[in-house]
Amino acid sequence: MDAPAWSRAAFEAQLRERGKSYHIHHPFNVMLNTGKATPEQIRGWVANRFYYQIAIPVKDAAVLSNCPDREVRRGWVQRILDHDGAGEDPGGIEAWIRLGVATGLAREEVTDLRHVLPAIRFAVDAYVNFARRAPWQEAVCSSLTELFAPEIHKQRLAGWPEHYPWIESAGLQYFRNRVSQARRDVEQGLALTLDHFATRAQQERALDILQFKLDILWAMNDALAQHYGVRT
Ligand SMILES: O=C(O)c1cc(C(=O)O)c2c(n1)C(=O)C(=O)c1cc(C(=O)O)[nH]c1-2
Repeated sequence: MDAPAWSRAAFEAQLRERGKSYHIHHPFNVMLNTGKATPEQIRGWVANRFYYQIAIPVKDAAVLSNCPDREVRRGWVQRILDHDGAGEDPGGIEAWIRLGVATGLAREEVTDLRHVLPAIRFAVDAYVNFARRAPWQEAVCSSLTELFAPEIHKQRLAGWPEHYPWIESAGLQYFRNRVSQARRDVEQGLALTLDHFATRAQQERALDILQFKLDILWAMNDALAQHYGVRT
């Protein structure tokens, strides 16, 4: 007989358990957040991560395009506004460009993608393509690495001003905004995932999807480490 489904709480605990392979533990990220990175390594990270930032709202538009549920779309659309901006709010992509400028990059150097490594493109494009092709509930599930994101943003906010005083504090606004935005995103994404993946086989599928996304973030850090090096 098939294994019984986990309870909601047990399923959530299994998802959270996967945080042990979050990129917060990658040597390149550990270097960044413990103050060992050179200005060049920080600029390289920011310029490459920009490719992820601009992909996120495209990914979220793919989720919307596959989702026939109006209530879900009403919640999900906020993610696009967060990154692209709306009205007076210039949005997260602009905040990321300002982070780049605060680290010493020229705006065009960030926006024209000249520093983006081939492996970063492949990894990020895999995420967008997954969201385009998968059922929308699976794409929602793949966003759940955000369960672990508030901690990594908080680490940067706690450490960077001391480690990298040459980066103007206003440049860190992206991280300040994301702490609460990620918590709200996760509330929605987690509730949808816990509702949808109900059988044990589906729950295991959800864990595989989360692992796929964790691997994308890990692979991005591998590419950065290979190109920019890791100082320990
Ligand atoms: O800086 C990070 O380490 C990090 C990680 C992640 C993530 O876990 O996917 C996101 C973000 N930041 C982020 O800023 C963000 O807006 C975001 C959206 C998503 C997503 O999958 O929809 N992940 C992330």
